[in-house]
Amino acid sequence: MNIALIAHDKKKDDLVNFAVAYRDVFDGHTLYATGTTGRRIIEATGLSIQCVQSGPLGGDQQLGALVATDQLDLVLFFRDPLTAQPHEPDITALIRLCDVHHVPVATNMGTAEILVYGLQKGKLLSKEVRQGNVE
Ligand SMILES: O=C(CO)COP(=O)(O)O
Repeated sequence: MNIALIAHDKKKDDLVNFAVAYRDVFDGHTLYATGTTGRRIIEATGLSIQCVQSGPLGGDQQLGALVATDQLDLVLFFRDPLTAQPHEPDITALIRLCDVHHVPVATNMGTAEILVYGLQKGKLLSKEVRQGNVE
């Protein structure tokens, strides 16, 4: 699966710790991240991550483009709901695209953990369901 990891500044420690805790799960997947988040996670885990731009410089939009072109299967986005972000429209757009394309998106650690448990369970059927390929 192709997974995106993103965290706002005040949530970066949480996502880094989460990535350390679930390192073995993430290791089996192709990882993308916004710039600063990705570099922090690489430093802490040694995982291989393709980093796009930092969020305020267009990283959310780059990940949104991957969602729109069916190149992301899961988005874990630890958002900070208590701090105004200069690129709020980009954040909204990314989450909207996840909904448009039925891509699972977690916006906090609690949901992210449930999705990671889902990942460990194996193949998700939602793509097949949408294509009418489930009996
Ligand atoms: O701002 C972000 C997401 O909206 C995250 O960007 P960074 O990982 O570069 O801090």
